[in-house]
Amino acid sequence: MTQYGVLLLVLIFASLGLSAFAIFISISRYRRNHPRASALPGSGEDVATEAARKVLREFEKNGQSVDAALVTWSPDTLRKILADELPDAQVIVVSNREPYIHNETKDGGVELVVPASGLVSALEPITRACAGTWIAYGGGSADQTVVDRNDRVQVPPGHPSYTLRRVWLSDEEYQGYYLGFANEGLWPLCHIAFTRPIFRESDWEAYEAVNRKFADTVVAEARNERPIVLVQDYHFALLPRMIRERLPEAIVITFWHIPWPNSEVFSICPWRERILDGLLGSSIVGFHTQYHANNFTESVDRFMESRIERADAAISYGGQVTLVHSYPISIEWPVELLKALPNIEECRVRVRKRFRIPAGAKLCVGVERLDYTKGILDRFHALEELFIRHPEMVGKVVFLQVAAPSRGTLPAYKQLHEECLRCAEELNQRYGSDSYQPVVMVAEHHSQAAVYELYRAADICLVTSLHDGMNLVAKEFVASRDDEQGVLLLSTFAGASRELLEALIVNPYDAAMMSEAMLQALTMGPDEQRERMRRMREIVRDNNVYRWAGSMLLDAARLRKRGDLDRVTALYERPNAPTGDNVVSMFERKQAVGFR
Ligand SMILES: O=P(O)(O)OC[C@H]1O[C@H](O[C@H]2O[C@H](CO)[C@@H](O)[C@H](O)[C@H]2O)[C@H](O)[C@@H](O)[C@@H]1O
Ligand SMILES: O=c1ccn([C@@H]2O[C@H](COP(=O)(O)OP(=O)(O)O)[C@@H](O)[C@H]2O)c(=O)[nH]1
Repeated sequence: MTQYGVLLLVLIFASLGLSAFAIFISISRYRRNHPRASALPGSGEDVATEAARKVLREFEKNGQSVDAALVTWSPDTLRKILADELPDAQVIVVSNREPYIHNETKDGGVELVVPASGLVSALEPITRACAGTWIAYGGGSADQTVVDRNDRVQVPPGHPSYTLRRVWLSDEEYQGYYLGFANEGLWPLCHIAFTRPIFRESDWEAYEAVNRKFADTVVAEARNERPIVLVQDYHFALLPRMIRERLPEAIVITFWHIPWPNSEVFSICPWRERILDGLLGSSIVGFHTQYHANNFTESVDRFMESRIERADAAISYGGQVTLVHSYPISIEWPVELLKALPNIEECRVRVRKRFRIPAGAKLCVGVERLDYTKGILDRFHALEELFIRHPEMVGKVVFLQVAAPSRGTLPAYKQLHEECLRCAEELNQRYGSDSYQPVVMVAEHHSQAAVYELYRAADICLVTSLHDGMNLVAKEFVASRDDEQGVLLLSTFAGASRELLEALIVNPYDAAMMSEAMLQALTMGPDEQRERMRRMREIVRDNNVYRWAGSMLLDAARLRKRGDLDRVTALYERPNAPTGDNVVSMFERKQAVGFR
């Protein structure tokens, strides 16, 4: 072979090698950017039902790629899953908090308030997409005046797309069930934020009575024997069992929005077995993280006579199977909301003017309910630590804390409010001047548009919960930043930290660490901000709230079909079945119940 021949061979091999390397890099990058492109949401490949594949094929038919379908879970995806996999099923959502509150105004009119609640932010678009019925406590001062004679009102106002069915509670019921058992007992128990849980017999009785009242309402609203009931949160641990007893064919999907503690902590609750028994009336019990799902399973294992199939994430108890899974909740990608807001620069100018932020000072924001689990005081301590360790930062940062009033009649919340005001005042006295206030505390409810304007004006968003199921503020901040700028400081104890890995992850109990993270955020260059923000935006956009709900519905459809199949099989295989019946093949039986 000539010299040129050898050279040619070397060149061919080199280019083949380079191509292989390039393909390898592209695949790795694709996998990194599309972590679940090959699997369906929820419980991984095992829920890759034919149903889901069909939904995806439909997207392909419409000219969209499978990849686009996976990242574009939308209202249409939900409607399709319902139509194809759970036909004729009525969706009923049950929560304590209602999505729209009607209040009387001073001049005798009625104003509409969307409450500060991650549960509402997440469930509202889902109920709209499913055209369902939402049953909730009617706590607004004008709530009774706008309902029809069946206590129903069509919402959202102006674009009615679902029914809000209000349930009325007496002051005693509200005090015992909501303020007492739910918020003085279960809330601190599950969050382990070092506020002692209080368990009173009278609160438990009210809790049970109110759960029964909601069960009556679910039964009254159900159009047939087989609704899909989406039970929300720790206010209704007994409700799934109560529904199961009266509507045995219902699909009951219970979502626990807050953490579930380990079994030792859970054992503090005097009614622990009743709570577990109640929840195990569900077809599915969902949590934000696998860790909380595992804690729940361990609690069942310790306190209940049950069989646990860990590989299938299934618990058999009292002749019924309950799936226990993690389904990380999310938000609707805010396309419409952002269209209605000014651009980033204008938001910055408006917010800085409104709160008199001096030029040259960076703006940190915190947005939440005034709740002791959110770590608001810990933020103040971290700011002070920053000023002590880096005195040159005094004058260069303002911290704006929006804290919507919440559960304000409870002593723990009143005390927190006073402490926050005192702490903010002390910091302002110590480090402020006539032209500079390092802390601005606004203890008022803000609308979603106002909240998003703040996110868009911020240089840094602080989410420093001591413990939080998910925390949607973190996801909303990321979604609001179409300029790909801004830094998120995120507590490792918020469920969101499992997904938003490019945030600066902090331990809110460690003031020194938090102050250094604040410094890092305050001095981070635009390129690094963009790189981190871009990745977090992909995650939130791809794992939107329709994916959360769609995953649960697909799992529910699978369960229903399996249940139906068991029933059909039992029918065919009963000992005295007519000759010939039991030769019907499994294939035909599956077809009969809709398995494809
Ligand atoms: O209804 P409130 O008593 O005023 O409280 C508001 C909501 O707080 C809790 O939200 C939780 O759900 C969010 C969405 O899943 C999650 O991101 C957050 O971590 C949780 O704290 C509560 O669980 C809801 O029931 C309340 O409506
Ligand atoms: O004044 C406020 C403060 C908060 N929020 C909203 O309340 C929700 C809080 O949800 P998150 O999951 O962070 O916590 P939760 O309050 O549910 O525990 C988010 O959608 C915020 O945008 C609001 O609408 N107005």
